[in-house]
Amino acid sequence: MDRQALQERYGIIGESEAIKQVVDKIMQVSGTDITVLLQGESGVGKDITARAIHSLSKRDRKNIVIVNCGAIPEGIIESELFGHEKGSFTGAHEARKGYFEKADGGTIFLDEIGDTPKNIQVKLLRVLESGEFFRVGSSKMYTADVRVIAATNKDLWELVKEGSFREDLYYRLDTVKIKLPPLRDRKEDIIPIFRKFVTEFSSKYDSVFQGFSDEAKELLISYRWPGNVRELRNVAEQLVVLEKSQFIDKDRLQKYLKGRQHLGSTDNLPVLSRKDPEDEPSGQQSSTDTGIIYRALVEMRTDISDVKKMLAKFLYSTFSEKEIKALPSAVSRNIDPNDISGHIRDQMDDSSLGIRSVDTTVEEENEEEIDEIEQFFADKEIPSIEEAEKFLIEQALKRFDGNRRKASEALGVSERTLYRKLDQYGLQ
Ligand SMILES: Nc1ncnc2c1ncn2[C@@H]1O[C@H](COP(=O)(O)OP(=O)(O)OP(=O)(O)O)[C@@H](O)[C@H]1O
Repeated sequence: MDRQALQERYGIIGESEAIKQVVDKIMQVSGTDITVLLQGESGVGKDITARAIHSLSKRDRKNIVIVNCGAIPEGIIESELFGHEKGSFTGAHEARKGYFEKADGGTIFLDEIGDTPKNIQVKLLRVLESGEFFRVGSSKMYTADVRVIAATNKDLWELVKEGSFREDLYYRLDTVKIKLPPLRDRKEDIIPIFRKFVTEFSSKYDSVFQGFSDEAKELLISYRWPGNVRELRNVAEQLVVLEKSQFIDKDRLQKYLKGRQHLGSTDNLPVLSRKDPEDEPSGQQSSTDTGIIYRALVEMRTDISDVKKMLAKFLYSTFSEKEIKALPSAVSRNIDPNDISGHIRDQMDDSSLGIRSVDTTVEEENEEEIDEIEQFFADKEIPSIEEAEKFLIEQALKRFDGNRRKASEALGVSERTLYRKLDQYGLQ
């Protein structure tokens, strides 16, 4: 199969030198079992590249199992990847295969590998080297014949230097690297990809795209596309649906690009401002509208959760916990943000809190802990008691460098209970 045929078959659009190199590499590696590391920002096409490698390989009659290592809570990632035996932890009513076993004979795609906890990295290294692993709660060794494709949007070497990624695993993954540059660095791909999406969505939504002006085209090319191809796809979909039968000029296009949007502005709330009541009977929303509202809500929820995390991080790095508790009163009195810290301390000096001096330093370690705890609860709205328990035990052990006596004291359980729990959750 030549390059063009491959691109057509897997829907990989692009004429840039970068895309040509990516496609050539796909062709070189797909016939082998070599481990491949895909590197690139979110939305550049790592997922479709992994699928193309799998489909072109002799493993394509078996599964490609896609695992987002960054999205699985730390407490269950081991059992998700390697499976568990019946009774290995509370709630493990049945033995279960992990992703490696499910991918036996096929491919496993480990997305966001840089977010894998360190204790799991060593286990990944073993599977990569020998295909061997243990289910949680079992001393029996399992093997799986799996081809590994990993992906990261981070610089793994930086993570190695920071100490959060194992150097040996880095070298093991670094055999064949496929770099997918951001869209802004391969501008010649923008218009062909945009045209493909517009054609697809026009047929999906039974709409006719009326074309765009030269200025709009220039804007598409000069825009930075922080969300890369995924963002381009979303913009194309919105234009097809919301600007139905409209010629797209620069102003129309600009409304859909990030950077122009501000909280409080309503001109980018697509459905409410644009809906033509004639289109749908009795004011019902069409499935297209519902999709758009849904996406807008999801984006808003993500934004809000990002803001919350940033705020929590800022508060914990700026104020002590006691100060944070006193914050609402400062806010309700409309205190100038620059004076908040002073105001809180004044308040605490002369008031009910009865605290004279407050240590505002927060150790980096604490910050990391806060991050992890926030992440844990952000990943799962409500974790199960077992997951939360396992997570807290891991945190305590980390904090006291594996000293079980200190960890058990901090957790308020006997050392014996802690040992039992460690056994139960398969923790080392
Ligand atoms: N070169 C391309 N041609 C056509 N479509 C593409 C191209 N690159 C990416 N896409 C499409 O863009 C979207 C995002 O791509 P993909 O999911 O592969 O990105 P990713 O790098 O895996 O993102 P993430 O890191 O967030 O998982 C998908 O709909 C994909 O089909």
